Amino acid sequence: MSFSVAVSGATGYAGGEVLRLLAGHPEARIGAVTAHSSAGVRLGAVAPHLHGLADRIVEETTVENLTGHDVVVLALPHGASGPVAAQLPAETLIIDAGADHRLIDPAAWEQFYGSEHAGSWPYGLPELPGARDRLRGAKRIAVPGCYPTSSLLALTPGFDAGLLEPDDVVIVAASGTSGAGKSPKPHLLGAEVMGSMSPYGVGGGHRHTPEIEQGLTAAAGTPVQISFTPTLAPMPRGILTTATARLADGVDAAAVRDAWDAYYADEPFVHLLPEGQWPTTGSVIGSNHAVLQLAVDPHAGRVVVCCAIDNLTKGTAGGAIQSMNLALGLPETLGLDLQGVAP
Ligand SMILES: NC(=O)C1=CN([C@@H]2O[C@H](COP(=O)(O)OP(=O)(O)OC[C@H]3O[C@@H](n4cnc5c(N)ncnc54)[C@H](OP(=O)(O)O)[C@@H]3O)[C@@H](O)[C@H]2O)C=CC1
Ligand SMILES: CC(=O)N[C@@H](CCC(=O)OP(=O)(O)O)C(=O)O
Repeated sequence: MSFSVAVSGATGYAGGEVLRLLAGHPEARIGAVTAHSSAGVRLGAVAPHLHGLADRIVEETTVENLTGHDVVVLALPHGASGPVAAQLPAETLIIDAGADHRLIDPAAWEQFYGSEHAGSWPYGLPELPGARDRLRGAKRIAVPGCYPTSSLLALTPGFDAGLLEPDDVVIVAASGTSGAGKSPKPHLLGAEVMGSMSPYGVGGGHRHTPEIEQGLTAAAGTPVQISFTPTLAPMPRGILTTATARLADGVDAAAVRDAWDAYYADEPFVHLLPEGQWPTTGSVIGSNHAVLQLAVDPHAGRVVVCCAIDNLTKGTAGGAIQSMNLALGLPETLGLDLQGVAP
């Protein structure tokens, strides 16, 4: 079953990673590659790692250029994908890597993004409870943010099993700088990030807070409140998330390990490591895998879960392809059978 895919935002970090994965997907034919300020340039000039696509000319992002494909992937800045998606044909599978269609609650969208809500689509994290049923055959998919991907993978098994208290959840995550996209910003200069780490969005202001709460609340069946702090780490890719939550009364370490073990037992891309081995971002770079480890801290009465992903792969493009496969009725792992890159 061969199908055509247009990628919009093709010159960005997320769009580039989508193209890298699509180039290795046995059934995908890459159609239009579109962007904005770099329209007219050779793709090889802005994404020199995409050798087979180097002579493609980047087109402007217009409805005309994106129409006529089976699948359109939008990897555009927040607020840009909603208007484009609204004009594409209903039968096209649209996969939005941006935030526009992730939040169900319009008030949360307006509070954190400050614009009009574009509506919500099925959420492209197949490992969440019931998600595969919503993604199979879907025509619209909202790809999660990279921090929500790692945070939800870390804590969902515990909330799904009713083992965690919903009102005392703390998440701190370190991200590589590609998470911020490729447009130049002073705090992303080499001189600022090399050899230095910094927090940002501290105090509940990061726009991924409502997205993480939305996913955990659905898993718990009761409102979950989190405190989320992102930090910027001196590496190009990768996220290491540390999530902690208070255990419900009577929950012991064995019950916790059993719940996470059982939840991920059949997952092709999510791995609870053997006890004593802790996740590293280095082990998942370039792959769609997520690795987890946990410990129960009896002194604090909490579980501590660490999760490592590649923000551009499982955190964006890999998750997008995994969801696309489900939507198209293909094997979920098709084109994603990639090992990490080491060292
Ligand atoms: N980076 C990451 O780790 C993750 C990113 N995402 C999401 O993916 C999306 C893209 O992010 P990222 O790749 O990092 O960003 P980049 O800044 O690296 O890339 C943005 C892309 O969008 C294009 N673009 C910018 N403005 C417009 C416009 N008005 N119309 C059409 N195209 C436009 C740019 O083209 P040009 O350069 O030609 O102007 C470029 O191709 C965002 O919504 C982001 O939230 C999601 C999860 C993780
Ligand atoms: C390091 C860094 O700046 N990261 C980005 C998150 C990137 C991402 O996954 O989120 P969206 O898809 O929601 O943009 C940030 O904190 O805004």
